[in-house]
Amino acid sequence: MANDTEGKTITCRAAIAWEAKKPLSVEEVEVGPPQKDEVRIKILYTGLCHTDAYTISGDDPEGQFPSICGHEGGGIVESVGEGVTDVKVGDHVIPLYTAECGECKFCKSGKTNLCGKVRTTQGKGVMPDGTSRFKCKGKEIFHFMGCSTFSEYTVVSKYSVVAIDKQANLQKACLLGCGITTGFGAATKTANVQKGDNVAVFGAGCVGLAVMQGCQDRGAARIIAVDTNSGKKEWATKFGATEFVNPDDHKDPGIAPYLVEITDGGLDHTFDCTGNVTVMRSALEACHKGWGVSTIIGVAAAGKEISTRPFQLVTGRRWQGSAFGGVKGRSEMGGLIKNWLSGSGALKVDDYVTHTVDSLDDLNKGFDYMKSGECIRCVATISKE
Ligand SMILES: NC(=O)C1=CN([C@@H]2O[C@H](COP(=O)(O)OP(=O)(O)OC[C@H]3O[C@@H](n4cnc5c(N)ncnc54)[C@H](OP(=O)(O)O)[C@@H]3O)[C@@H](O)[C@H]2O)C=CC1
Ligand SMILES: N[C@@H](CCC(=O)N[C@@H](CSC=O)C(=O)NCC(=O)O)C(=O)O
Ligand SMILES: [Zn+2]
Ligand SMILES: [Zn+2]
Repeated sequence: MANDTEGKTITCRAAIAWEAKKPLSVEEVEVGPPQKDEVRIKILYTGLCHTDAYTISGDDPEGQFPSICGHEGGGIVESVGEGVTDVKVGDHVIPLYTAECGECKFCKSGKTNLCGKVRTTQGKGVMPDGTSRFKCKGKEIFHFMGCSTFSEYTVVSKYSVVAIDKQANLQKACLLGCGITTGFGAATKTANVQKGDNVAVFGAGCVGLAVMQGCQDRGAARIIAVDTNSGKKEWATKFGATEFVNPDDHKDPGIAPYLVEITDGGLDHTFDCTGNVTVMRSALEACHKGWGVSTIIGVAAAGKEISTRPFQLVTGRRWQGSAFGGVKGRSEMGGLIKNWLSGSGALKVDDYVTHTVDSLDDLNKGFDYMKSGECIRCVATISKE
């Protein structure tokens, strides 16, 4: 059924990042109606991801200000523009920062989940027609990662949203919009971990834990969690790690040689889930000679570069990266939701939520939780259904 707001500008609340390094500020914003091929969503919940913090900190070369951040959301379709057929008013949806158009060179390649349709404008903080749907105090506000979930209402491209089963609790399901899908997919799709593989996961936050869950699902033999925060040992064990190593306990000769020694020559797969380029090097060098593959997931700050001796690659170790776990959001999210809801699958989405905040006004508190070292994911309530 149509909403009486259809076709009209909605005035609502959103948390705006006016400039880098400043706390978010909750303001009244105007959200324009969805244009052709666009969808307007009432956001109910959003997870807080380190990538939001990274952009707000000013470290993201693509960061635009003022903008409405947030990209790990769950909500309900309020209205759709002309040409939208895959989602309808009332559908429960997850916005997707990795779009899927199904028609572009990338989508048709069968080699990647990256889609070329809206990525250029997305990186500039605008909709595919080059304009913004957000205004505050008469000023245009930029979109973020094609999602902008720190707002009661947002507008996204029809290629950047997927409808999900209404049985899925949106307060948890929102985490499939980034962290969980990214880690689980990196293990099961990008790296395609096989039964009996030995793996090491550097960083046991939400992303790393989801990698461990994916590796466990695949029947990996040893799953070694590597984290400087020993408080993560219990979490890692719960999510499938068979061992926990604190790299600070192995400074001499270093974490990579230590892992090579205890695994008879190195790991079949390693994953960087820290965003730290020194860790990325250790993860590569902990791989087994001849075949070990290291997957970079962490996002490093502007200006940071990775390095290793080329000999590490010459002798058969491989470096690769993974965005959104290699998952095609519109065609593959349904499978992840089924895995979770079946109860018998490997995905345990509920277990990642350690902290909640009850309103947009508390998003800054949510970021404090995130940085406390005790938080796996904080989910914020953005509006009531
Ligand atoms: N490629 C993609 O598609 C995506 C990438 N990301 C990126 O993935 C990364 C991980 O995200 P998330 O899990 O949410 O982050 P978290 O900060 O929750 O997890 C990182 C973990 O690594 C630990 N850590 C920090 N430094 C080191 C170190 N030197 N060696 C080992 N462990 C260390 C942290 O400890 P402590 O508790 O002390 O901080 C923490 O436990 C981020 O960079 C994020 O931006 C996120 C989503 C998607
Ligand atoms: N804008 C940054 C890079 C940020 C980045 O790497 N984003 C990840 C997702 S992180 C989610 O929390 C990603 O999927 N990248 C692929 C993409 O197309 O953006 C920079 O410019 O460094
Ligand atoms: Zn994210
Ligand atoms: Zn595409």
